[in-house]
Amino acid sequence: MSPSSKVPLVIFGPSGVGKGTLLKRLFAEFPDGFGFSVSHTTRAPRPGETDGKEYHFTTPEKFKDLIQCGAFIEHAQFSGNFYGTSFQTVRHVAETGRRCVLDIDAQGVQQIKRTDLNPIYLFISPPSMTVLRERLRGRATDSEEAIQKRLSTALKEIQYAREPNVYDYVIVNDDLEKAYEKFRQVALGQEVNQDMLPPLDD
Ligand SMILES: Nc1ncnc2c1ncn2[C@@H]1O[C@H](COP(=O)(O)OP(=O)(O)OP(=O)(O)O)[C@@H](O)[C@H]1O
Repeated sequence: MSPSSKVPLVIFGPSGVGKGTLLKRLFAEFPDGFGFSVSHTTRAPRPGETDGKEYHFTTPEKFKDLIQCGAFIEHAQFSGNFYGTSFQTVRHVAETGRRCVLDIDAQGVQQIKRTDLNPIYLFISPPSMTVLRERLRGRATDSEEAIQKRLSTALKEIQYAREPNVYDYVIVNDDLEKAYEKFRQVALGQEVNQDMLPPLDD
């Protein structure tokens, strides 16, 4: 990995687009190359999730205390739950010599842009809204009501990505193998033929 690729990497994109899937593969392939910035959340753990691994699961009261202390680089409310990235988790990853990867939403991206973190921003786009809906339903982790909430938030994420100078790279997660190959190149700081943002008006 080139030294410049140690700059933190922020990945963002609508819920269900496949960020978790791509990250899981990257960490499996390079267990010592990358470190995930484990966010805090007030949402309930999904089956198979472990505290401190996917998230630091916390209560709304504790989360508010952490906001008060200025512990977060960014934090946001999403689908009725709080999510946040603490300065401490990013520092912790940097100390291990790994490239820090942050998986956050558009509100978080806006907040990070106001700090001196200066990461690389990578937007993961669905090929179409129809595919995004299918993936959210196919994952079967949410109620229909929660899926509708995620979809309306997804539209806001996509609108934000369309604003000028928001991302450095965009990858369309259509074919997983192809998307992963590009994702891997961006993560390793290599040259990549990046995708065009699809119309996403369906
Ligand atoms: N390229 C792909 N083709 C088909 N299915 C995919 C692809 N990428 C991911 N999926 C599937 O889409 C669903 C959503 O993916 P995933 O949970 O990784 O999304 P996410 O962006 O991490 O969502 P969230 O932000 O809500 O955690 C999963 O069931 C996953 O297996």
